Amino acid sequence: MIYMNDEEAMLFWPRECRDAAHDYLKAASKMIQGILGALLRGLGVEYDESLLSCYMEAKAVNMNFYPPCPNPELTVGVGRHSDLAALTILLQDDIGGLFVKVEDGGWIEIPPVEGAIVVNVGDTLEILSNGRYKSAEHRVIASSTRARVSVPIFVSPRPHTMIGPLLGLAEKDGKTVYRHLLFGEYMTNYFGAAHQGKKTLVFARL
Ligand SMILES: O=C(O)CCC(=O)C(=O)O
Ligand SMILES: [Fe+2]
Repeated sequence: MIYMNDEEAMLFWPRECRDAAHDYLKAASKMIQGILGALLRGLGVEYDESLLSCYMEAKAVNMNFYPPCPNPELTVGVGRHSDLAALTILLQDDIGGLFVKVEDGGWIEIPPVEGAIVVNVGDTLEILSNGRYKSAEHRVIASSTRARVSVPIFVSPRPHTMIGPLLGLAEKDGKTVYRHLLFGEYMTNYFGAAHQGKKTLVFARL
């Protein structure tokens, strides 16, 4: 469910989950702004505070349902990918099955912890940070016995917003890893290259 404003959400989101999803998104947005703000500040360059809201202006709440699959190895679940967003805040139930790729090339499971959320750096934040924050490559394997539900919130810029390493970062790092481009351009390319891990980022490399 794409969020642009309250009126559109009320008009177009499915009646059955509209109010719960809307309340959750509103409450989570303050926390997401806090996390994204802290990460951007952590880069150690001055930036205009208005950019923070720009980079999380487009929001989406998804609801993923994974039916049980007797032979999980024969199904995709969710193929390996990094998220397009700046940040993803993910609520998962108690089933498990979310895996993240680690540096040696292996996969570790992110076990469900009651009351905890998973925070994923997305490609957009990797680009904004000139490659300092790495987007998390992840995948989901279905359970053979129980259905699973997850509810990610994605926050991204709008398509007309320019993304690229924050001003001053390339000088500080002594190298420019990513170019400046419209988020809409990145998005179009991203959806043309699904489930090939982090190959999507090559498009934004210098
Ligand atoms: O279901 C999950 O835990 C993750 C889903 C996911 O990676 C996505 O929706 O982008
Ligand atoms: Fe994802």
